Amino acid sequence: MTPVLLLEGIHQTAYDLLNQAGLDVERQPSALEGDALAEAIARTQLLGIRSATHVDAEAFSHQKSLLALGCFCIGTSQVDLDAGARAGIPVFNAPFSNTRSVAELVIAEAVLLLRRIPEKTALAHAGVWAKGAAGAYEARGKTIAVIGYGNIGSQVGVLAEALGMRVVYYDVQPKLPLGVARGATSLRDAVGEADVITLHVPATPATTGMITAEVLAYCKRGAMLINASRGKVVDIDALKAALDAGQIGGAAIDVFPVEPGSNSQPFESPLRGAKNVILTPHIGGSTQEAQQNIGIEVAAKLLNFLKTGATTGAVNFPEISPGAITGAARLLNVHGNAPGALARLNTALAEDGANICAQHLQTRGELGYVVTDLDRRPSEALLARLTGESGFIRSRVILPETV
Ligand SMILES: NC(=O)C1=CN([C@@H]2O[C@H](COP(=O)(O)OP(=O)(O)OC[C@H]3O[C@@H](n4cnc5c(N)ncnc54)[C@H](O)[C@@H]3O)[C@@H](O)[C@H]2O)C=CC1
Ligand SMILES: O=C(O)C(=O)COP(=O)(O)O
Repeated sequence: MTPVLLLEGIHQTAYDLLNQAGLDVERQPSALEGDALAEAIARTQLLGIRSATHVDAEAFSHQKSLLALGCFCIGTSQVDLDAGARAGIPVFNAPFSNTRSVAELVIAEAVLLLRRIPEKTALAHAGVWAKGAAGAYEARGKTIAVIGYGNIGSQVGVLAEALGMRVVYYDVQPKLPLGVARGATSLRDAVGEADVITLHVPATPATTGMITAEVLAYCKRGAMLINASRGKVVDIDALKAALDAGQIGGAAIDVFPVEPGSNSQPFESPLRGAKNVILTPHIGGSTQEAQQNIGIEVAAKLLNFLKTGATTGAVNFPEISPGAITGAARLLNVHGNAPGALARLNTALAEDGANICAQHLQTRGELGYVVTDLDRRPSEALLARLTGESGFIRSRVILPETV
């Protein structure tokens, strides 16, 4: 039975789908790192993670028969995607399943910050009655700057407009503005006119440390900052200083430069105890709806890859959707994308006596992926050749009777 390991409390829906497909599924509530991750990678064929398990090149180097990696979330910056591809391992995610959950949380936080609710609720819990309108504003008529106008950012824009907010966005790609949202030409212009700034960029070298002391200084005095993207996008010490100085009026932070790998580990942040600051434990996408859907979506992608070799939706791999097997066996082959690779594969197949019923090739960067349906099962010698010979990375056979 194919061994599957699901980490970080991946939803029951994923377990059910994989288990019903006859796979041997093990679950763990927390993230793994170091030796524990290396050992897990060495013994599984399908690995499921969320945002807290960092699968870098070193972690991939321990794999022995890992077929695919499922990120049961949107972001994939916790995985060295190139290292995965070099090892012939496709990585899948769920690009829209928790979009709405993040957008709703952000809108709620914008309203709470503008009304200074984090501060008021802390005082009320401490027995202090702080009734008053000082520093409390409606969202209607205020400007929200959306930094990163992708799936989440544009949803936030739509919801913000429904509240009567003005939406300005900044993105490095040209984007279709929804409603009456306006594109800004620079980060500085976007944040400079906003009452609320919300970050929805991926973790990349360009977004690491994007919100510096200098950027915070451009903001309107008293603006609110929301970060539900990735922790390293904001210089957290600079944010603390800007909050202390009143330059930033409040913040809602869901993601942190260093996050605990499980609920049993302590949480440290310079922002703990800061006034008018909402701190949440990376729960932007943590709703029942999102987690159920993510469980189904990513598990289905893993199963489809296992049973047919389909790499549809893979984030690091050539995409092929080959459909049902048409011959006696399907051969999946991953190779270095170089002239003559397909010819060498087909020569090896012919020398093995196999006739090709159907063949699909796709390349992406340095990687080539070929799915070939054959009129006979390839020999062990052929498989050894297609794995060991220079230029070939890995091969796998799927038989129709095992699907
Ligand atoms: N807090 C949470 O639980 C969650 C956090 N996330 C984070 O949110 C991020 C965004 O998610 P989506 O909207 O689905 O991604 P997306 O890929 O649809 O949108 C990201 C946008 O950022 C833009 N962008 C990239 N680099 C930029 C830069 N340097 N400056 C300005 N714009 C830039 C892209 O062009 C794109 O339009 C994810 O990468 C993930 O890190 C996602 C889901 C849940
Ligand atoms: O989907 C994402 O990118 C997230 O950040 C959510 O991560 P999580 O699944 O809650 O660890």
